Amino acid sequence: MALRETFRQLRQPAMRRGTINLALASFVSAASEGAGFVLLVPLLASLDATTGQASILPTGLELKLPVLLALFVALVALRAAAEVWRALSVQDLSRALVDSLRMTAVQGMLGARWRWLSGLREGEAEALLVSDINRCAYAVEMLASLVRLTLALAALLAAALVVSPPAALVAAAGALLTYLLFAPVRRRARAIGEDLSERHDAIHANLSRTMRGLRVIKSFEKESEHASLLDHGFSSLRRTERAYIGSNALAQAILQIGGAIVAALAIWAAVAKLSIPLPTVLTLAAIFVRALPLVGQVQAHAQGWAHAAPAFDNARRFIEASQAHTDTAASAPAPNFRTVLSLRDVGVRFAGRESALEHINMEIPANCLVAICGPSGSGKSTLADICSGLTSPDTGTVAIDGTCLEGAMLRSWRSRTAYVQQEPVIFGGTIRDNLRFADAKATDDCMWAALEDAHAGFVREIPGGLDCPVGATGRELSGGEKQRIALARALLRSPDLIILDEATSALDSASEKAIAEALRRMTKKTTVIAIAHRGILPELADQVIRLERGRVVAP
Ligand SMILES: Nc1ncnc2c1ncn2[C@@H]1O[C@H](COP(=O)(O)OP(=O)(O)OP(=O)(O)O)[C@@H](O)[C@H]1O
Repeated sequence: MALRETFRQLRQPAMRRGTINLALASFVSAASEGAGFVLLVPLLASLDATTGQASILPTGLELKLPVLLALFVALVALRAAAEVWRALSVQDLSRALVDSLRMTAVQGMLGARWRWLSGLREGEAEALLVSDINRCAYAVEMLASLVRLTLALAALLAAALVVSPPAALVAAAGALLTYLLFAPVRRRARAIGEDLSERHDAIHANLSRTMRGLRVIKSFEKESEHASLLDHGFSSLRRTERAYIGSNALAQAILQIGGAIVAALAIWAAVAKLSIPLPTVLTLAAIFVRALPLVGQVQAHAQGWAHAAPAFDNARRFIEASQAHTDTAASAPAPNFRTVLSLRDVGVRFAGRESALEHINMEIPANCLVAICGPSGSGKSTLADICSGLTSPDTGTVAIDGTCLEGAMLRSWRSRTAYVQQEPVIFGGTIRDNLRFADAKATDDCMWAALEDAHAGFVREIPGGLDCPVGATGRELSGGEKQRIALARALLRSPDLIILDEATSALDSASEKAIAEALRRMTKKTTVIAIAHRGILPELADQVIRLERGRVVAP
């Protein structure tokens, strides 16, 4: 599977040139090495003309020692140049393949439907995009080396066939037997490779969970428990890697011994049974000495490939799954939201779970402030996702002013809504960059107006104002400051519908009240759905919807 997938990737137009370069360089390198060995027989024979060795060169092509030596040097130089070309081609090809795979996975992920994205396991995408795809590069390097080594062995075998066919056949049979005997070791390496993928996934998930929970871990004084949890993951990874290295080293050791026995038998047969002249025997010995480590390397690289190849299957599975859940690409105009957003018998059920929403019937009048309340897990966020067009219901319909929202319309409706979540996302860059995320052409005046409405006047006081770097690369903002900037960003979009998912939970009551009043005023231009357990927003709301176990109940 992985081999087919790799070749499919390498056949892509962007990769074709690199693949051809690599194949040519490997061929030139192997052929020049084989030809160099063939030249050894006349070279050795010309050093000792008394051997009576028959020339292996075509009749009439008797070459003098200086010419033979010059040819020999030229072949070595050609091989060295081909090796440089090959090394660069492998690097170019593996990088190109990794970049292309990673971009396909990223595009698949960004283009996927929210329902699929929200069901991804913690750290799953990061593990794939970082470690698995890097392992794909390693797999390609292993495969390229396997091709080179196999070609080199084939060239040596061809040279041995030219020099002495019977001895070459004995050696080839020995090499084939060795390869077949090692099939179980290759299978084991593959199994260890699959295991390694799972361990990498688990470590990524644990790391990202730990990073997000650092504050809780510290305040609960659970540092050492978390350190041992991570250490457990690292040590099990270490054990798996050790098992892999161990099986590799063992295979190498056995191969070295087996190869030496095969070579000794072939030379013994050449001398004792076939009475082959000395220059030929010496050339055969040189070929075997060169071939012996190559056989070991073929085995090691085949194991390396088997160990890394499962990453290709992981990448393919992820890409196929994301593409199977592609969001609608087209965008058909959604109706204008002038009167009412209505939900009729809406139901949502996540795979393997109880219904998140059931038989939801409700109407959200335009230019109103609507609060959605309910206990945790009652379906509030799912309902917000349905209203914002982020996901579509499994049953029932969502309509704007009587027109059902479906298919390509969902996308354009989504672009007319703004969503502010409880844990706001602040991107790297400046505050201005974060605000322009909503509207690339927003003027400073518009940004300040949105910041004022979001009660984020504090931006005027911080050094640099709108140009203050924030997020991962700049000033660390408090939870409440982030919420206010995220709210200003949503307001800048001038949406038809704003959804606040506990978006004021980190604010003090004075700020929350000011924002609630600003939102109330904004209902002249827009509609606001606020998910809020308590606080001023439900008090100021025109309508309160209460959910329990995925159903609307009396407030
Ligand atoms: N992507 C998902 N995959 C599987 N189940 C999900 C997914 N998203 C939500 N659920 C489940 O659907 C139910 C409703 O979840 P939802 O997040 O809508 O509740 P909520 O009322 O917003 O909860 P909270 O107040 O805790 O945020 C829960 O049982 C939740 O576990």
